[in-house]
Amino acid sequence: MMSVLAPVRRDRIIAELPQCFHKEAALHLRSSFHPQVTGACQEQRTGTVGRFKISKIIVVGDLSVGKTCLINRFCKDTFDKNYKATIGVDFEMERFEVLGVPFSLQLWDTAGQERFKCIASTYYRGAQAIVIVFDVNDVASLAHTRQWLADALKENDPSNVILFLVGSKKDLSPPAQYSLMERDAIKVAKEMQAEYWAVSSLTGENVREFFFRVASLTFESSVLAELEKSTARKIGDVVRIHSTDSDLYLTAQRRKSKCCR
Ligand SMILES: Nc1nc2c(ncn2[C@@H]2O[C@H](COP(=O)(O)OP(=O)(O)OP(=O)(O)O)[C@@H](O)[C@H]2O)c(=O)[nH]1
Ligand SMILES: [Mg+2]
Repeated sequence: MMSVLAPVRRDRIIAELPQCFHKEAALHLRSSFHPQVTGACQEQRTGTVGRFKISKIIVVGDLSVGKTCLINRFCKDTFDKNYKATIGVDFEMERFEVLGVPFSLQLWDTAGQERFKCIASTYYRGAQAIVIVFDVNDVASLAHTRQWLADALKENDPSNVILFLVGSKKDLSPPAQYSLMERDAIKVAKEMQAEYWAVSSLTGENVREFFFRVASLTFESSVLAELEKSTARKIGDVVRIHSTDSDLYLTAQRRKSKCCR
């Protein structure tokens, strides 16, 4: 039985920032964790980020694109070739250790079927990251990702979430066909300011890399938010931690973006 106090599995320990999948659509291009985050972890100044805080990740997208299989491949290392629709929502807990700090993710697997959508959407609130999944063999599912994002953002503060656009079932896509589709997917990802990944839950390709990246970037942005909060407390005003061009393309920018508003 998993307990909050049991040691973290050895294959869930993250000591270095995992790299992005595609440089054109990445949340940032730094090769290591933000120096302020590394420093805070060394000095154990991560505030509420640690053993008791759980970060919520929601996974949305059309029916049958493979959301449940993606989560099951990572959390249970299983794959089911039979489709069983998710009814409402399910969730899995995953515990990591990032830069020596315990970090837990709650992965919310939501229903893509229209008739279950209104139940599922009541669980969208309070997400730290939104994962929007489409099937790389189905252009309509890519087109629908904008609507999924808009719905998820209605329940969340757009300046406080990080976004991932994930193409699934890569194993079914011949390379030439895949690269055509990838061009469009990258366009959509950039528009959303999401980080793009392509995975296969059948073969496992990129699945672990993807979730490690999600855990790492969610951790990084949570610690940065904590640091920002404590700086603001100290000097009685809100001071933003300076971002450079290579920083998370989050925060204020998204308020101005044209998509999903
Ligand atoms: N070949 C292949 N098939 C996949 C992959 N991922 C999922 N599938 C298949 O696609 C179907 C749907 O997968 P699910 O994970 O249940 O889809 P879902 O997005 O959770 O669907 P809803 O719960 O209805 O929203 C199943 O038959 C899976 O076996 C993959 O990476 N490769
Ligand atoms: Mg499902």
